Amino acid sequence: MLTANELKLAAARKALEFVPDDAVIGIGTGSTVNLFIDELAAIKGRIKGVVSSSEASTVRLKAHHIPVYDLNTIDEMPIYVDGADEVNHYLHMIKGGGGALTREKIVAAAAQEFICIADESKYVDVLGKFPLPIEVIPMARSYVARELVKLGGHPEMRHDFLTDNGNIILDVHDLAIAKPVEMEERINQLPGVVTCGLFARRRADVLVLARQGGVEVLR
Ligand SMILES: O=C[C@H](O)[C@H](O)[C@H](O)COP(=O)(O)O
Repeated sequence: MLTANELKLAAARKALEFVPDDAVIGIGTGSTVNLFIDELAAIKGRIKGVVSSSEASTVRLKAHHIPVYDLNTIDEMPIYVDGADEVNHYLHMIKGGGGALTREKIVAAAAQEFICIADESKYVDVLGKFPLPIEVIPMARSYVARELVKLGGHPEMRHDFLTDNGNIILDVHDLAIAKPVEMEERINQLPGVVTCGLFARRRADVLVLARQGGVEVLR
């Protein structure tokens, strides 16, 4: 029986097969991505460098002497590799457990292909058991929280936490996310919301899913 960490590592290793030569690739944030960064270090001579989605990933990339580029200097990014907190069968995701959702969404949007790496515990029928993270401008906290209650959720402020952009996170419990694209658009329209952790409009293109029986590649 493989541990969760061993499954994450298996997904990270498999994802190396998607890394093109001589390219700048996008990199997400989190424990699965950390393993991917460590694996990437072994083949860093093959790539030009990386656009990072968080200060935490940047620190790890720099520790491996992998060149980190500013997104504004990059015209083309063939792939973006990131984990997820939940991913459904349509490859819609909940992300932001580590609070990096906004920069992740920006870097993912600039990439041609989103490669999601995950262990089987993340693969769900319906999104929403994992509380949905929402990045909010601090002065809008109460207003946005009241609107989220109207949508049927129970928002909870993430204590002692600010995002890399200096904003707060509301984690929304008990949201029934039957229609992820509509829910993403609805929440993102609320004034004060920077973005929500639903990645449905820009879903994953490929899911590298590590299961006890082996690693599957789903599209
Ligand atoms: O903000 C964090 C990111 O969205 C992560 O991709 C997500 O939380 C998954 O992280 P992990 O690989 O640690 O489960």
